[in-house]
Amino acid sequence: MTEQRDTGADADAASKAQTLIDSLPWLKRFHGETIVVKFGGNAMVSPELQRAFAEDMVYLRYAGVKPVVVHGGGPQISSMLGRLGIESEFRGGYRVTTPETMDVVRMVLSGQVNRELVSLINEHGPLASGLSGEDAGLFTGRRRGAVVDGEEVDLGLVGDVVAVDPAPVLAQLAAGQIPVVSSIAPDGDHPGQSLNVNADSAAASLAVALGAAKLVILTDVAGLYRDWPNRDSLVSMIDADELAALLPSLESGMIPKMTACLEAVHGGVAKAAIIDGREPHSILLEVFTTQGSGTEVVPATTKETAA
Ligand SMILES: Nc1ncnc2c1ncn2[C@@H]1O[C@H](COP(=O)(O)OP(=O)(O)O)[C@@H](O)[C@H]1O
Ligand SMILES: CC(=O)N[C@@H](CCC(=O)OP(=O)(O)O)C(=O)O
Repeated sequence: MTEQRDTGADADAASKAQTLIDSLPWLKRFHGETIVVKFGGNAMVSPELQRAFAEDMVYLRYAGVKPVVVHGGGPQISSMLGRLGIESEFRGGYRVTTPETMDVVRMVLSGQVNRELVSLINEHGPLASGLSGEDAGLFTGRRRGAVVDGEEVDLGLVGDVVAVDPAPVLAQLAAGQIPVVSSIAPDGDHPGQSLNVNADSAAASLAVALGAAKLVILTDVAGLYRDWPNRDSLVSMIDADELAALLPSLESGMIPKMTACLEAVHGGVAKAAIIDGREPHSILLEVFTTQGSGTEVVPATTKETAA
């Protein structure tokens, strides 16, 4: 590789050096730690954003962090269902999943989105390996419904992760790999049946099982708005108790996302953040700067002291 040095006058040199040195406390904080990153379908629709995301995962890995990717693919699933003439229906933020829809969910998440992310990361070296929650006992699922307007609704083949065996992910991390996980789980009650798990929820379960230092969820908004869609109501930090109280008033896609953040911090993950995946490299700012970005969820007792 031919290396080029910029030897010209650089008025920004001091500020570039300052930016690098400002990241030192965060490099120390997260060195050797696991960070679970959920890459959402709406934040991954552009090839440029996917490419920037792959760079960020490689950057984290070389910075000594252990990133674990859990990806969604809702828009990609809806697009494929549309091409096949199958309608998409969401209730309470979850996709109503018939057996026919489940086949498409599995094909798109494990066969398309997972492969694309793995190959983008591997453009930087042989770093990423794909996994599905169905592989090597990683996830066990159980069917769930949803409560919409006070009524329980049947979502079909939709599940929660009720058990995680982190061994296949830990093996990849021990080998210096970046695991890339799709959110499908075998149904523990019905062998041979697969369940469609919301990717935010799968990421939270995995973060808890891995004892991750942080869960970061990338999406297509700047973070959680207390009074959606009032753009002046962005929440920069919220504790678990406040979030639990706010949860019943939330709508659509934010319900699984904020439920996932709560599950993560209740399960011992010190911080969960919702950040804007439309901003290239927003995750580097979240991990390596004091200001962070988006909305941070912290355990109930730590809001006063959280950095
Ligand atoms: N209180 C809220 N704050 C932020 N976004 C909200 C809120 N309520 C609903 N939303 C919607 O949730 C969407 C994010 O959820 P979703 O589309 O499922 O994202 P992803 O594909 O990243 O998982 C936002 O684009 C926004 O339209
Ligand atoms: C049950 C359920 O809703 N599953 C999601 C799984 C994918 C996902 O969560 O994708 P995003 O993160 O892009 O929303 C779905 O079928 O769309």
